[in-house]
Amino acid sequence: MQESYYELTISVSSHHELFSDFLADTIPVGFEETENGFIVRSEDDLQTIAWGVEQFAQALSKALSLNIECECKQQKLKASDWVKEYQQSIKPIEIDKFYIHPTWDEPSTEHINIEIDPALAFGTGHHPTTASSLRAISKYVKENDRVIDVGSGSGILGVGAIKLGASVDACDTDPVSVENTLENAKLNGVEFNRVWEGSCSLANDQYDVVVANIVADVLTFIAKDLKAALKDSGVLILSGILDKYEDKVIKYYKDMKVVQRIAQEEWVTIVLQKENA
Ligand SMILES: C[S@@+](CC[C@H](N)C(=O)[O-])C[C@H]1O[C@@H](n2cnc3c(N)ncnc32)[C@H](O)[C@@H]1O
Repeated sequence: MQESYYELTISVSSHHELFSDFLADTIPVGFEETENGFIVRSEDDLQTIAWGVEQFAQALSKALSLNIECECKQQKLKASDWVKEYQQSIKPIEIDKFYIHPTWDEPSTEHINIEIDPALAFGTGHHPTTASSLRAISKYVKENDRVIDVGSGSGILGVGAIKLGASVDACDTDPVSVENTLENAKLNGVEFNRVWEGSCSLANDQYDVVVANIVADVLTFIAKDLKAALKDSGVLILSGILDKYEDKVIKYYKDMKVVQRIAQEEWVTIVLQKENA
C-alpha cells in the first residue's frame, strides 16, 4: 500500500447531475457525491482531472449562458490502513450457545464457535436479525434435525445449525451469497448437505426447522413455499422483519401459531409452528 493518496474536492454551484455524468464518463476511478459536489480519491495525482472538470464547467456555463461556479482543491493525504481499522472494529459476539468471532480473534472455550470472515458478506452476527435468528436456532435446532437456511447470505445461520448437529441445506437467490455460504462452511470445517442458487421452492425435502432471515415482503411472497418445506411438527423461524411490518407478515401465516417472538431494536423474529403440531 502507498503511504499517501490524493483527494480532489470539487464544489459546483449548480447542475450537479451533469457534472456527475461527466465524471462517470471520463474518470477512471470512482467518486463520492457530496451535497455540493464530489470527492475523488486516487493514489495518482488528480490535477489533470481537476483541469478537465474546470474546462467542463466553463463550457457548460457558455452553452447555458449561466455562471456555473466550480472550484477544485487537491490535497495529498497520509493513507491509513483501512483494512486494519475495519478489522479492529469487528468484535467477537456471544449469542446464547454461539460465539461468533472474526478469523483473527481467539475462539471461546465455553461456546460453539462460529468463525467469520467479515470481508465475505452480510451476516457477521452483529445485525439484530442475524443475532435473533441465531438465538432461535440455539433454542430450537436439535441434533440430527433436518434444517434449511433460506437466504443464507454468509451462511452463518446454517453453519450454526450444523455445529448443533443438524443436517443442513441452504439456498440463496444471489450467486455470490451461495459462494460465501460454501466458503464460510469451509472456514468453519463443516459441510452443508446441499447448497443451491434459488429459493426454497427448489427444496426436495421437508425440514424440522426452516429459517428465513429475509425482508418482510419476500417472507410474504414465499410464505407458501416456506410452509410446504416444513414437517408437520416443524419450527419456522422468520426474521428480517421491521416491527412495523410484523402484522402484515403474520397475515400470511395465520394458519400457524406463534410460539415465540424475539424483538431486538426495531426488528422482530417470529417462531411459528403448524396449528396441529
Ligand atoms: C438479510 S440477508 C440474511 C443473510 C443470513 N441468513 C443472515 O442471517 O445473516 C437475506 C438474504 O436473502 C437472500 N434472498 C432474498 N430473496 C430471497 C428469496 N426469495 N429466496 C432465497 N433467498 C433470498 C438475499 O440474497 C440475502 O443473501
